[in-house]
Amino acid sequence: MNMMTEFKSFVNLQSYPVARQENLTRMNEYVLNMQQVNVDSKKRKNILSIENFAVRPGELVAVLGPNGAGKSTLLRTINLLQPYRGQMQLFGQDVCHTNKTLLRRRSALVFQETLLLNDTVFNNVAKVLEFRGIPANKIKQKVHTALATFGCEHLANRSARSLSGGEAKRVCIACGLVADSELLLLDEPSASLDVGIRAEIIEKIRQSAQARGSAVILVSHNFTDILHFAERAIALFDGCIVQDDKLEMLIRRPANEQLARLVGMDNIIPCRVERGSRGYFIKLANSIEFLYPGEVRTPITACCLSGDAFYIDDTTSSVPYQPGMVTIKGRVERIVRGIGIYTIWVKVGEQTLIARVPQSHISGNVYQHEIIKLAFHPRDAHFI
Ligand SMILES: Nc1ncnc2c1ncn2[C@@H]1O[C@H](COP(=O)(O)OP(=O)(O)OP(=O)(O)O)[C@@H](O)[C@H]1O
Repeated sequence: MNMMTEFKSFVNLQSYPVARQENLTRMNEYVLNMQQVNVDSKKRKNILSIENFAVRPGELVAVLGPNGAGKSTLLRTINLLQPYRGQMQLFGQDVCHTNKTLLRRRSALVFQETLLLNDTVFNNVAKVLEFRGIPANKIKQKVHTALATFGCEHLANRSARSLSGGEAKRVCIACGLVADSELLLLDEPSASLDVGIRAEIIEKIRQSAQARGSAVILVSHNFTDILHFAERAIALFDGCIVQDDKLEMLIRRPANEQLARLVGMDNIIPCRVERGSRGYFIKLANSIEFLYPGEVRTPITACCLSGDAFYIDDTTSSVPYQPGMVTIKGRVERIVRGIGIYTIWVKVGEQTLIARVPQSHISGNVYQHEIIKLAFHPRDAHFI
């Protein structure tokens, strides 16, 4: 694709006037509905293999996955830039039987790479609106508002080619959001932005989308972005959705070990399970055993424990002992005293466990090389 073709894809456009919104998405309809969608390349089958993925108007959905999982391919497919097999409806209409240009004009894709024309920053953003047939007298105001929102109004008269990576990225985000699209597809929007400004830009995207009722699908490797942005997340591995749930569930109850690592699960402890008369008996690799009163899907290979599942078990602890708690003895390897939270690395047998304990739960002090007891409740364990 040459630069202009990519730019046109970017803003989803052609020089059409804005269509009457006869097909306005009703509140309970999906803006996107994919069923059995597959993408192949010449060399590889099933780069993408989506059984079912639907997004409602105004939903903020994050896409997580390792490099090469198919995240960008998913966004390109939704933006109708990628040939696919299967069924897809956009804004309640079957893509196969609808004018694709009209459908694509209702969404916007901000690419991972910064794609700008060799023109001024103002003209780059204005073109998005011109291509959509927005009246000229409204364009100036809208462009300035979009540039100001993303902190780049002072760049309006600069050549897009002269921008730094971070400045260009912010202009691309302004281009993506200027047209008030019903569906925003954002591929790594915070990449190349200063750490200090990332959260602010992500929050502005969220606020803009919510003010307009736009649905957003956000791809990001930055987990902080995702935490601040989305309520729902999907995890993509090898082109397949392995989990589609509330973000908190992906973090607390990841579907597999790779995802547990991706979401930063503190402790992934190899384990095996044996069924006894009173329930499931969990045997962790470091010879800790406990009874799990609930259902455990077998086979399982690991027990996930978030660092905040642990308590420090000592007589002076402000956290009362609860029946059924499991206690583990270990030696403190390292402590990081953060703001309000202590992160403590505790060596237990061959395993090092990470506990994140509120400072207020520690009445005395915890020292390196000290033997301490960690306690957790089995209900906070997750098995994969
Ligand atoms: N046109 C193509 N031809 C062949 N392989 C492709 C093509 N496009 C993508 N792929 C392959 O498909 C897989 C998914 O690529 P994609 O860019 O969607 O991954 P991603 O999850 O966005 O990765 P990243 O996190 O690294 O950006 C990769 O293995 C990639 O090499």
